[in-house]
Amino acid sequence: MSSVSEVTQVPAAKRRDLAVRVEDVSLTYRTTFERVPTFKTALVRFGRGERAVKEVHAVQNVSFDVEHGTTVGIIGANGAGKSTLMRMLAGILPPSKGRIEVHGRVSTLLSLGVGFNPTLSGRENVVLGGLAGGLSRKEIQEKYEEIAAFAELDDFIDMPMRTYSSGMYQRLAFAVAVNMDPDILLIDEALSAGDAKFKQKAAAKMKEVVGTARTMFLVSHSAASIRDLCEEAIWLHKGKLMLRGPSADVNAAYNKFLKVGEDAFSLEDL
Ligand SMILES: Nc1ncnc2c1ncn2[C@@H]1O[C@H](COP(=O)(O)OP(=O)(O)OP(=O)(O)O)[C@@H](O)[C@H]1O
Repeated sequence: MSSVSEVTQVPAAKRRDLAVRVEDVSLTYRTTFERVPTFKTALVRFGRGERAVKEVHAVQNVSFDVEHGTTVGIIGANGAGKSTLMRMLAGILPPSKGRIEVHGRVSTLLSLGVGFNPTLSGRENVVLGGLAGGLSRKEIQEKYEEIAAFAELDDFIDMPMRTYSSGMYQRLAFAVAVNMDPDILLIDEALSAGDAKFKQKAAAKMKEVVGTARTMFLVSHSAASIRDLCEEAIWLHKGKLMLRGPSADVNAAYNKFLKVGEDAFSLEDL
Protein backbone atom coordinates (compact mmCIF):
# COMPACT_ATOMS: atom_id res chain seq x y z
CA MET A 1 0.00 0.00 0.00
CA SER A 2 1.15 3.50 -0.61
CA SER A 3 3.51 5.16 1.77
CA VAL A 4 4.17 8.82 1.31
CA SER A 5 7.68 9.77 0.39
CA GLU A 6 7.56 13.11 2.13
CA VAL A 7 7.55 12.35 5.85
CA THR A 8 7.36 15.18 8.30
CA GLN A 9 10.62 15.36 10.20
CA VAL A 10 10.23 14.77 13.90
CA PRO A 11 13.28 14.75 16.21
CA ALA A 12 14.34 11.11 16.63
CA ALA A 13 14.17 11.26 20.41
CA LYS A 14 10.55 12.35 20.32
CA ARG A 15 9.38 10.19 17.45
CA ARG A 16 7.68 6.94 18.21
CA ASP A 17 6.95 4.69 15.32
CA LEU A 18 4.23 6.44 13.39
CA ALA A 19 1.75 4.21 11.53
CA VAL A 20 -0.79 6.75 10.31
CA ARG A 21 -0.96 10.52 10.31
CA VAL A 22 -4.20 12.23 9.31
CA GLU A 23 -3.71 15.96 8.92
CA ASP A 24 -6.70 18.28 8.65
CA VAL A 25 -8.46 15.90 6.30
CA SER A 26 -11.84 16.59 4.72
CA LEU A 27 -13.82 14.73 2.12
CA THR A 28 -16.79 16.14 0.26
CA TYR A 29 -18.93 13.94 -1.95
CA ARG A 30 -20.48 15.76 -4.87
CA THR A 31 -23.52 14.03 -6.26
CA THR A 32 -25.50 15.28 -9.21
CA PHE A 33 -29.19 14.48 -9.29
CA GLU A 34 -32.47 15.62 -10.79
CA ARG A 35 -34.52 17.60 -8.30
CA VAL A 36 -37.99 16.05 -8.28
CA PRO A 37 -39.14 17.89 -11.36
CA THR A 38 -42.51 18.59 -12.83
CA PHE A 39 -42.86 17.17 -16.29
CA LYS A 40 -42.39 20.63 -17.79
CA THR A 41 -39.28 21.59 -15.80
CA ALA A 42 -37.87 18.16 -16.50
CA LEU A 43 -38.16 18.83 -20.21
CA VAL A 44 -36.62 22.30 -19.87
CA ARG A 45 -33.78 20.99 -17.68
CA PHE A 46 -33.18 18.03 -19.92
CA GLY A 47 -32.91 20.34 -22.87
CA ARG A 48 -30.29 22.46 -21.11
CA GLY A 49 -28.56 19.50 -19.49
CA GLU A 50 -29.04 21.04 -16.04
CA ARG A 51 -28.64 18.98 -12.93
CA ALA A 52 -28.64 19.89 -9.27
CA VAL A 53 -25.51 19.20 -7.27
CA LYS A 54 -25.60 18.05 -3.69
CA GLU A 55 -22.49 18.24 -1.59
CA VAL A 56 -22.08 16.01 1.44
CA HIS A 57 -19.30 17.00 3.81
CA ALA A 58 -18.68 13.44 4.94
CA VAL A 59 -15.41 14.11 6.81
CA GLN A 60 -14.42 17.56 8.02
CA ASN A 61 -11.04 18.77 9.26
CA VAL A 62 -10.09 15.55 10.99
CA SER A 63 -6.56 15.17 12.41
CA PHE A 64 -4.94 12.40 14.43
CA ASP A 65 -1.78 10.32 14.68
CA VAL A 66 -1.65 6.62 15.39
CA GLU A 67 1.50 4.76 16.38
CA HIS A 68 2.33 1.22 15.29
CA GLY A 69 0.92 -1.44 17.55
CA THR A 70 -2.19 0.54 18.43
CA THR A 71 -5.72 -0.74 17.92
CA VAL A 72 -8.21 1.99 17.23
CA GLY A 73 -11.99 1.67 17.19
CA ILE A 74 -14.00 4.14 15.11
CA ILE A 75 -17.48 4.80 16.44
CA GLY A 76 -20.34 7.13 15.59
CA ALA A 77 -23.90 7.22 14.33
CA ASN A 78 -25.00 6.20 10.82
CA GLY A 79 -23.60 8.64 8.31
CA ALA A 80 -20.93 9.96 10.71
CA GLY A 81 -18.16 9.41 8.16
CA LYS A 82 -16.58 6.24 9.54
CA SER A 83 -16.51 4.25 6.29
CA THR A 84 -15.39 7.31 4.35
CA LEU A 85 -12.44 7.75 6.70
CA MET A 86 -11.55 4.06 6.30
CA ARG A 87 -11.71 4.32 2.51
CA MET A 88 -9.31 7.25 2.65
CA LEU A 89 -6.92 5.34 4.95
CA ALA A 90 -7.08 2.44 2.48
CA GLY A 91 -6.17 4.77 -0.39
CA ILE A 92 -9.45 4.06 -2.20
CA LEU A 93 -10.67 7.66 -1.92
CA PRO A 94 -8.34 10.65 -2.02
CA PRO A 95 -9.13 13.38 0.54
CA SER A 96 -10.64 16.60 -0.86
CA LYS A 97 -8.38 18.49 1.52
CA GLY A 98 -5.53 17.71 3.91
CA ARG A 99 -3.10 14.81 3.78
CA ILE A 100 -2.77 11.26 4.98
CA GLU A 101 0.48 9.44 5.65
CA VAL A 102 0.41 5.68 5.87
CA HIS A 103 3.59 3.89 6.92
CA GLY A 104 3.49 0.20 6.18
CA ARG A 105 1.58 -2.44 4.27
CA VAL A 106 -2.18 -2.09 4.57
CA SER A 107 -4.73 -4.85 4.32
CA THR A 108 -8.38 -3.92 4.19
CA LEU A 109 -11.65 -5.58 4.93
CA LEU A 110 -14.12 -2.91 3.99
CA SER A 111 -17.79 -3.19 3.20
CA LEU A 112 -18.91 -5.96 0.93
CA GLY A 113 -18.27 -5.49 -2.73
CA VAL A 114 -14.77 -4.08 -2.54
CA GLY A 115 -11.99 -6.15 -3.94
CA PHE A 116 -13.21 -9.48 -5.28
CA ASN A 117 -14.01 -10.26 -8.88
CA PRO A 118 -17.32 -12.17 -8.83
CA THR A 119 -16.65 -14.03 -12.09
CA LEU A 120 -13.50 -15.64 -10.70
CA SER A 121 -13.37 -18.49 -8.22
CA GLY A 122 -12.55 -18.02 -4.54
CA ARG A 123 -9.15 -19.59 -5.15
CA GLU A 124 -8.35 -17.18 -8.01
CA ASN A 125 -9.51 -14.23 -5.94
CA VAL A 126 -7.25 -15.27 -3.06
CA VAL A 127 -4.29 -15.17 -5.45
CA LEU A 128 -5.34 -11.80 -6.89
CA GLY A 129 -6.02 -10.38 -3.42
CA GLY A 130 -2.61 -11.56 -2.25
CA LEU A 131 -0.82 -10.03 -5.23
CA ALA A 132 -2.73 -6.77 -4.75
CA GLY A 133 -1.73 -6.88 -1.07
CA GLY A 134 1.93 -7.02 -2.04
CA LEU A 135 2.65 -10.72 -1.43
CA SER A 136 4.75 -12.80 -3.80
CA ARG A 137 3.26 -15.88 -5.51
CA LYS A 138 5.33 -18.06 -3.21
CA GLU A 139 4.02 -16.31 -0.11
CA ILE A 140 0.47 -16.67 -1.37
CA GLN A 141 0.98 -20.36 -2.02
CA GLU A 142 2.24 -20.77 1.53
CA LYS A 143 -0.77 -18.97 2.97
CA TYR A 144 -3.42 -20.40 0.68
CA GLU A 145 -4.26 -23.49 2.76
CA GLU A 146 -4.63 -21.45 5.92
CA ILE A 147 -6.92 -18.96 4.19
CA ALA A 148 -9.06 -21.68 2.62
CA ALA A 149 -9.32 -23.57 5.90
CA PHE A 150 -10.30 -20.44 7.79
CA ALA A 151 -13.03 -19.57 5.27
CA GLU A 152 -14.47 -23.15 5.40
CA LEU A 153 -15.88 -22.98 1.91
CA ASP A 154 -15.13 -26.59 0.95
CA ASP A 155 -15.86 -27.15 -2.77
CA PHE A 156 -17.15 -23.61 -3.18
CA ILE A 157 -13.57 -22.36 -3.14
CA ASP A 158 -13.37 -23.39 -6.83
CA MET A 159 -16.76 -21.94 -7.78
CA PRO A 160 -17.20 -18.41 -9.17
CA MET A 161 -17.73 -16.00 -6.30
CA ARG A 162 -21.03 -14.80 -7.79
CA THR A 163 -22.48 -18.09 -6.56
CA TYR A 164 -21.52 -17.33 -2.95
CA SER A 165 -23.95 -16.27 -0.23
CA SER A 166 -23.05 -12.97 1.42
CA GLY A 167 -21.87 -14.86 4.51
CA MET A 168 -19.54 -17.03 2.39
CA TYR A 169 -18.22 -13.95 0.63
CA GLN A 170 -17.59 -12.28 3.97
CA ARG A 171 -15.80 -15.33 5.36
CA LEU A 172 -13.37 -15.40 2.45
CA ALA A 173 -12.84 -11.61 2.58
CA PHE A 174 -12.05 -11.85 6.28
CA ALA A 175 -9.75 -14.85 5.84
CA VAL A 176 -7.77 -13.05 3.13
CA ALA A 177 -7.52 -9.74 5.01
CA VAL A 178 -6.27 -11.18 8.29
CA ASN A 179 -3.83 -13.60 6.71
CA MET A 180 -1.93 -11.02 4.68
CA ASP A 181 0.39 -10.21 7.59
CA PRO A 182 -0.33 -6.51 7.17
CA ASP A 183 1.35 -3.81 9.21
CA ILE A 184 -1.98 -2.02 9.30
CA LEU A 185 -5.32 -3.79 9.18
CA LEU A 186 -8.50 -1.87 8.35
CA ILE A 187 -11.72 -3.63 9.24
CA ASP A 188 -15.16 -2.14 8.62
CA GLU A 189 -18.02 -3.88 10.41
CA ALA A 190 -16.54 -7.34 9.90
CA LEU A 191 -18.63 -8.83 12.63
CA SER A 192 -21.98 -7.55 11.43
CA ALA A 193 -22.49 -10.32 8.88
CA GLY A 194 -21.82 -14.01 9.15
CA ASP A 195 -23.39 -16.53 11.45
CA ALA A 196 -22.78 -16.72 15.20
CA LYS A 197 -20.08 -19.38 14.86
CA PHE A 198 -18.13 -17.33 12.33
CA LYS A 199 -18.49 -14.17 14.42
CA GLN A 200 -16.83 -15.96 17.33
CA LYS A 201 -14.06 -17.25 15.13
CA ALA A 202 -13.51 -13.81 13.58
CA ALA A 203 -13.39 -12.15 17.00
CA ALA A 204 -10.80 -14.71 18.18
CA LYS A 205 -8.72 -14.12 15.06
CA MET A 206 -8.87 -10.37 15.55
CA LYS A 207 -7.69 -10.79 19.14
CA GLU A 208 -4.77 -12.81 17.76
CA VAL A 209 -3.95 -9.99 15.31
CA VAL A 210 -4.13 -7.48 18.17
CA GLY A 211 -1.85 -9.77 20.18
CA THR A 212 0.84 -9.59 17.50
CA ALA A 213 1.07 -5.84 18.06
CA ARG A 214 -0.19 -4.93 14.61
CA THR A 215 -1.95 -1.65 14.02
CA MET A 216 -5.66 -2.08 13.51
CA PHE A 217 -8.58 0.23 12.78
CA LEU A 218 -11.98 -1.25 13.46
CA VAL A 219 -15.31 0.33 12.58
CA SER A 220 -18.08 -1.16 14.65
CA HIS A 221 -21.48 -0.33 16.07
CA SER A 222 -20.84 -2.86 18.80
CA ALA A 223 -19.55 -1.19 21.95
CA ALA A 224 -18.49 -4.63 23.19
CA SER A 225 -16.26 -5.27 20.13
CA ILE A 226 -14.63 -1.87 20.48
CA ARG A 227 -14.07 -2.38 24.20
CA ASP A 228 -12.69 -5.89 23.78
CA LEU A 229 -10.47 -5.27 20.79
CA CYS A 230 -9.39 -1.64 20.85
CA GLU A 231 -7.17 0.29 23.21
CA GLU A 232 -8.16 3.60 21.72
CA ALA A 233 -11.20 4.97 19.97
CA ILE A 234 -12.15 7.82 17.71
CA TRP A 235 -15.70 9.13 17.79
CA LEU A 236 -16.97 10.84 14.65
CA HIS A 237 -20.19 12.82 14.47
CA LYS A 238 -21.44 14.36 11.23
CA GLY A 239 -17.95 14.14 9.80
CA LYS A 240 -16.20 15.80 12.73
CA LEU A 241 -13.89 14.26 15.26
CA MET A 242 -15.65 14.58 18.62
CA LEU A 243 -13.22 12.71 20.84
CA ARG A 244 -10.18 10.47 20.68
CA GLY A 245 -8.74 8.64 23.65
CA PRO A 246 -8.83 5.35 25.60
CA SER A 247 -11.72 3.30 24.16
CA ALA A 248 -13.51 2.99 27.52
CA ASP A 249 -13.62 6.79 27.90
CA VAL A 250 -14.71 7.43 24.32
CA ASN A 251 -17.41 4.75 24.55
CA ALA A 252 -18.68 6.25 27.78
CA ALA A 253 -18.86 9.75 26.29
CA TYR A 254 -20.61 8.45 23.16
CA ASN A 255 -23.16 6.51 25.22
CA LYS A 256 -23.87 9.59 27.30
CA PHE A 257 -24.36 11.57 24.11
CA LEU A 258 -26.80 8.95 22.80
CA LYS A 259 -28.79 9.10 26.03
CA VAL A 260 -29.08 12.86 26.45
CA GLY A 261 -29.35 13.69 22.76
CA GLU A 262 -27.35 16.07 20.65
CA ASP A 263 -29.01 19.30 21.80
CA ALA A 264 -28.49 18.74 25.50
CA PHE A 265 -24.90 17.64 25.05
CA SER A 266 -21.96 19.98 25.18
CA LEU A 267 -18.32 19.08 24.79
CA GLU A 268 -17.71 20.23 28.35
CA ASP A 269 -19.64 17.12 29.35
CA LEU A 270 -16.76 14.97 28.14
N1 LIG B 1 -20.64 7.62 -2.59
C1 LIG B 1 -21.27 8.57 -1.91
N2 LIG B 1 -21.82 9.63 -2.54
C2 LIG B 1 -22.45 10.61 -1.86
N3 LIG B 1 -22.57 10.64 -0.52
C3 LIG B 1 -22.03 9.60 0.17
C4 LIG B 1 -21.36 8.52 -0.48
N4 LIG B 1 -20.94 7.65 0.47
C5 LIG B 1 -21.32 8.16 1.65
N5 LIG B 1 -21.98 9.33 1.48
C6 LIG B 1 -22.51 10.21 2.54
O1 LIG B 1 -21.42 10.59 3.37
C7 LIG B 1 -21.81 10.59 4.73
C8 LIG B 1 -20.89 9.67 5.51
O2 LIG B 1 -21.10 8.35 5.08
P1 LIG B 1 -20.28 7.09 5.66
O3 LIG B 1 -20.71 5.88 4.89
O4 LIG B 1 -18.85 7.43 5.68
O5 LIG B 1 -20.84 7.04 7.16
P2 LIG B 1 -20.70 5.88 8.25
O6 LIG B 1 -20.35 6.56 9.53
O7 LIG B 1 -19.79 4.81 7.78
O8 LIG B 1 -22.21 5.37 8.32
P3 LIG B 1 -22.82 3.91 8.70
O9 LIG B 1 -22.64 3.72 10.16
O10 LIG B 1 -24.26 4.10 8.33
O11 LIG B 1 -22.13 2.89 7.85
C9 LIG B 1 -23.28 10.21 4.76
O12 LIG B 1 -24.05 11.39 4.82
C10 LIG B 1 -23.49 9.50 3.44
O13 LIG B 1 -24.82 9.71 2.98
